[in-house]
Amino acid sequence: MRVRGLWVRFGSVEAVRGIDIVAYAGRATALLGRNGAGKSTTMRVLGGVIPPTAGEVLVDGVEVRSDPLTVKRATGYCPDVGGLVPRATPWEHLQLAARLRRMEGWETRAQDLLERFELGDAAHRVTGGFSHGMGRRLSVVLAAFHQPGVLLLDEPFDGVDPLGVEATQQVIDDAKARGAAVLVSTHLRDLAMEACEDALVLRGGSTVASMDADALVGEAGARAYRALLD
Ligand SMILES: Nc1ncnc2c1ncn2[C@@H]1O[C@H](COP(=O)(O)OP(=O)(O)OP(=O)(O)O)[C@@H](O)[C@H]1O
Repeated sequence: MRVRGLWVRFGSVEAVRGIDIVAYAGRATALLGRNGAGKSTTMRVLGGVIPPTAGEVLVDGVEVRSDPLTVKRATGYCPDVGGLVPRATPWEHLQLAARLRRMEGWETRAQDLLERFELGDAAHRVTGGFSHGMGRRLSVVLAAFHQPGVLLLDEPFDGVDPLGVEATQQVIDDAKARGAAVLVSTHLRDLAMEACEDALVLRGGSTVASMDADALVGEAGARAYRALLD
C-alpha cells in the first residue's frame, strides 16, 4: 500500500497535511502520535470510510478514489470506535461479512477466531451488552476475518486484557506471514514495537519521523519518542 501527499480537511480543520506512507507486504507499521495528530483520520481514509481531500492512496495499484469498492475488498479495517451493530451478535456480524464477500466455508474460520479471542461463549449474544474490551476484540476479528491484503487496526489494544492483546498480536503475525501489509495505530508504544517493524510518527497532521521500530524500543525509545512529540 502506498499513500502519497494525503490531505484531509474538515471545514477549517486540516486533520491530515500531506502524509506519505509505504506499507510493505509481510510487514507491520505503527502509526504513532499525540491525540489529534491525525492517526484515525488517516486510517478512515485507508479504510474507505471518508474520502481524501487530496493525495493518492494506492492499494495493490488501485486508487481509492477511482475504485473505492476494490480497495475496501482488499482491506480489513478495525475502526477506533463504533462499527458494531448493537442488536446483532458476533456470529451475525461474521455471517453478514461472509455473505457480502461471498466467502465459502467461513464457519470454521469464524469459530476459530472467536475462540482465539475468547468470544466463543458470547457468539450468540447481542453486542449492545458487550464490555469495551469485548467490542475491541470483535472489531479485530471482523477486520482480519477475510484475510485482507491490507490490515488496518486503529487502537486495537485499547482497554483489551492481556489474553486479548496476545490474540491480537497473533492475528498481526498471521497477517504478516501470509504477506499482508499491516498498519497499527496506537498510543501503546511498547505493544506497537513488539508487533511492528516500522514506525511512523505524526504531529499536527504531518509526518515527523519514519523509522525502524527498533529505534523506539525501551527507555531510549521512550525518550526518542517523547522528543518527537514536542
Ligand atoms: N469529522 C471531523 N470533523 C472535524 N474535525 C475532525 C473530524 N475528525 C477529526 N477531526 C480533527 O482532526 C484532527 C485529527 O484527529 P484524529 O482523530 O485523526 O487524531 P488522532 O491522532 O487519531 O487522535 P487520538 O489519538 O485522540 O485518537 C483533530 O484536530 C480532530 O479534531
